[in-house]
Amino acid sequence: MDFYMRKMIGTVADDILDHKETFMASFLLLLGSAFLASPFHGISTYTKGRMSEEVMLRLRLAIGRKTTKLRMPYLETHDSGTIISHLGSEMDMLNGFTYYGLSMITTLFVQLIGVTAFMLSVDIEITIVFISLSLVVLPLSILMTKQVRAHERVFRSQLAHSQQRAKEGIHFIALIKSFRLERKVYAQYEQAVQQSTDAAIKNGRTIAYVAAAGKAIGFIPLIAIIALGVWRISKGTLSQGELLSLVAISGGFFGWLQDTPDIVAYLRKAQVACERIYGFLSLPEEENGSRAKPDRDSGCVVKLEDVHFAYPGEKEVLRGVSMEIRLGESIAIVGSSGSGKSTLMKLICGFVEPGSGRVEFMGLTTDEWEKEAMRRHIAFVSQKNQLFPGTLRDNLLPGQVKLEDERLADLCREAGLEYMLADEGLDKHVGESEIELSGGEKQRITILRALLKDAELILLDEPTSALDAVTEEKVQACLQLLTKSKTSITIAHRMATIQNADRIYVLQQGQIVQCGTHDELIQCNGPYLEMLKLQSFKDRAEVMQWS
Ligand SMILES: Nc1ncnc2c1ncn2[C@@H]1O[C@H](COP(=O)(O)OP(=O)(O)OP(=O)(O)O)[C@@H](O)[C@H]1O
Repeated sequence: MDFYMRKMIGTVADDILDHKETFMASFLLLLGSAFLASPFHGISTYTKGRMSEEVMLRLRLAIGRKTTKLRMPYLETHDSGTIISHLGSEMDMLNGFTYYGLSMITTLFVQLIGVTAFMLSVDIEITIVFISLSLVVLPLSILMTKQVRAHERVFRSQLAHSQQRAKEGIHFIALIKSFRLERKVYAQYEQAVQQSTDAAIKNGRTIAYVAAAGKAIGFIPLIAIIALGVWRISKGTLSQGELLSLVAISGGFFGWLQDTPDIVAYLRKAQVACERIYGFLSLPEEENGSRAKPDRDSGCVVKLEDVHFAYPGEKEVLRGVSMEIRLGESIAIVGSSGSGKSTLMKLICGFVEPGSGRVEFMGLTTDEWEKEAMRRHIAFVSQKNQLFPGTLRDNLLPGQVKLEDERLADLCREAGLEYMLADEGLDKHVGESEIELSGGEKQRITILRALLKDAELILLDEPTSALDAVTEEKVQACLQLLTKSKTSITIAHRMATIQNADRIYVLQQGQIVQCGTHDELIQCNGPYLEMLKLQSFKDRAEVMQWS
């Protein structure tokens, strides 16, 4: 419709110049085509917006889903700034691309076909010259934008880096203030932001050169049409109206041609955003088996056979670990710092897979399990004591477990959390601003949450490390009561908390060096006794210091 309208401009001009009677009809056709073209612009704008939002929605969901499926070692060792950047600035860039970029590409082909067809209907020779020159100019413009992609890559990674710096600044603010590092941290942030800005400016400069050059070379086909057209008019083989039509028809495409470098530069930037998002979406996911039900006949809750494990690029953390934990047993793991205790827990939860050997949970190896189904049977209290944003109730019952408020409040009291119920009760917000709660309070909430999950296996990674002696005793009693009928594995530094365990494993430099009950282990002159002596010496020293 648009090209037809442009062609009619020349026809009307010729009708006026030649005093033709068809002038009125041509003029009405011109107006009619202009009028009819307008709804298509509306439809086009709506379709572009709709398509762009749909694509964005799918990408956002894919990124969100991916984040929940990534392997734990990746999440532990990669900065969240990169993920935030995927969800933020890179998505914004892609939003622009899906709105403008994709329509630009489709428009190019539609326009090229339209221009060719309508120009051919006016004059074959000039059309061939125009299209041939355009096809030379187009790849030239695209070539000029090559550098943009490299600069954009630098800019994107610098931006992710600066976002990570900002996040760290907020997260570790108390630490930063206590060490008076505000200036240093700000200087690092400033440097990261400056570097990303420099990269963006450098890229902007390249795009500006390219745009200016594009404007200049984009004029070539138009100048050629006009020159050739005027010459043909002088020869009497082309009318003025026909030249006007040709210039008008090519006008739509000509504007596009001039802007091509700008547009291609923009597409190259979007390409970098796509590459980064695609790279993230292609990251390996947590391995998942197909089995969703335990093999109840196995009798063992956890079984490890000659397990070796190393984090990517690191030396071995676990070396030939074997253990069998039966239903209802209460197991303790002790060992020096860095000996691999938490890593052992991660293996049992299926957060990491062994390099060699077998890790079995309820009769199936962790890679046979469908991980979500497997973790339904495990409650894990990690060292970090993380709370979800939300109320005390949300934090205690985050999953499918339902419990009446009264019973929940009773359990809170048993766990020494009664004062938390004072004003708002279970509606008290505990997770949004975790600094409001002490480490001990968070620890008690996370322990109670794990116990309420009603899982067969309870994993406790130093569950009472943040508690004072009195509260520890209370929580310990509560823990023993609540884990009585369950299988539990506890990592503890304080020997007092594990003396009643059915079996204690002593881990040293990734190997199990001793195994037995407390009474058995203190009979041998081994590392367990050493640790016990050291601790009682430390405890005594502490008491002396206080007295
Ligand atoms: N995600 C990781 N990537 C690389 N190395 C890791 C990772 N997590 C732990 N490690 C390393 O593995 C070793 C064992 O760590 P682990 O946390 O299992 O020890 P631990 O016995 O629980 O120590 P602690 O008692 O101090 O908590 C340590 O040297 C640690 O630095």
